[in-house]
Amino acid sequence: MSTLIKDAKILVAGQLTVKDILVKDGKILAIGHDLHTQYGPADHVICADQHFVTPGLVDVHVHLREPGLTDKETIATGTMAAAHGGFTTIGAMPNVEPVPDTPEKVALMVAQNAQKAHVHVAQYASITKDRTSENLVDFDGVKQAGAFAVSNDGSGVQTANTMYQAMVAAAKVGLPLAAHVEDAALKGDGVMNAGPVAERLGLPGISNVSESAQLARDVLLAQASGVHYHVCHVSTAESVQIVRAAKQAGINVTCEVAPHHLLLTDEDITMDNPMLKMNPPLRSPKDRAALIAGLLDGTIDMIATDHAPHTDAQKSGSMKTAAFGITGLETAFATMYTTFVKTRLLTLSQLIDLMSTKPAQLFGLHHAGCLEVGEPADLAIIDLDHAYEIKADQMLSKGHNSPFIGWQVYGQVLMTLVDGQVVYGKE
Ligand SMILES: NC(=O)N[C@@H](CC(=O)O)C(=O)O
Ligand SMILES: [Zn+2]
Ligand SMILES: [Zn+2]
Repeated sequence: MSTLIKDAKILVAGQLTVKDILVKDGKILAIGHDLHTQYGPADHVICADQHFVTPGLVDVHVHLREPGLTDKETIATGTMAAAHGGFTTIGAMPNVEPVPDTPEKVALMVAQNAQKAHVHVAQYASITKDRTSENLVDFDGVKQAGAFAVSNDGSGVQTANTMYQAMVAAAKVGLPLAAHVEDAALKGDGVMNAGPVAERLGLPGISNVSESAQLARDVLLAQASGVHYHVCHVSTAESVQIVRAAKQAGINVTCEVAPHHLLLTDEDITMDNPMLKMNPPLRSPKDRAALIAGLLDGTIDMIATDHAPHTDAQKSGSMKTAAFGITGLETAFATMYTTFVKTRLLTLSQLIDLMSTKPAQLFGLHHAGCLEVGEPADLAIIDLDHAYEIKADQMLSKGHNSPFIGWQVYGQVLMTLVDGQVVYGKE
């Protein structure tokens, strides 16, 4: 089976050029012009109409909610949402029920992902049994069972000794350790960023140090252990500064930032609104500026959505009781493209590096994040020219908990292919 994607605008050495892409048996066979003269006619033709064709986007931070929490999302709906957002590879976080904390449970999830997912899913195992702060998981075993990294996302590892032992063990088997850094006691019962806005609204605050103090601890432990230490969803100016200093010191640290922390601040919270509740919370404009600076100087390695779907009931009422988290897969590219590339803060090539190439490379997701001859035909066709409105009824995720509903943006995904098969196509 062969498919010709005609008139695809692709990035070649940072420049957009129009070429044809020939796909055969799921892989890219050739990129160029007049490919039929050499390869004959293709079985199918997709006309890209000079729209942008990107290597499939890669998101290392997604909550699929299956098993156990399928009222929020399933492998099927979460990966359809991924395809709708132009993502062809995602990392699935382990805060599900049961937690993948044994080789057997990881193997089961890997098998379920392969059976039900519409895009490639890389599976996280947890760091500790049941994501508590003690009893390490068998890292060698979960790696053999197919885990690509370990994380306790949703909670911080509260004890330094457990974190240090985990890092030593993860380093030994070559698994990246992705940390949700949060001191539970410092966070307390906070629901939004601590500061003047929280005070005005009478809502309990979450201080910057609840994130950065544990991060500072972890960087020293990472240095001592030699692990590949990855920081999830950095949100504060202090975190950016700690990661910057760690990199300068040669410590093997990478980090991600979520689109919402680059696009919004606590000043966007004008009333008690659960749609703007997530962990870590929207921070101050000063923190946002530091995140953008970190993105531009390379301190921040990648963008990851932290797609966290919840039911409508779980996201209604007061921020005091609603669940933490917002969806992100279906809005990430367009919101980032509109706010950062249209305004020339980032080039398109830099955005694709941050949303595809670098996460794939840094997490060893081979064959993801590239559009090259011989590699799988994982790609998305994206309209960069026409504005559209983000609408709840167009989301394929079960979760509709997005603060970006109603935004006018550019960068609509028209079609997504995984292994040469169309997994999403706009009507
Ligand atoms: N980010 C969130 O606010 N929530 C995430 C957990 C997490 O990423 O820490 C969730 O699983 O809902
Ligand atoms: Zn987290
Ligand atoms: Zn998360």
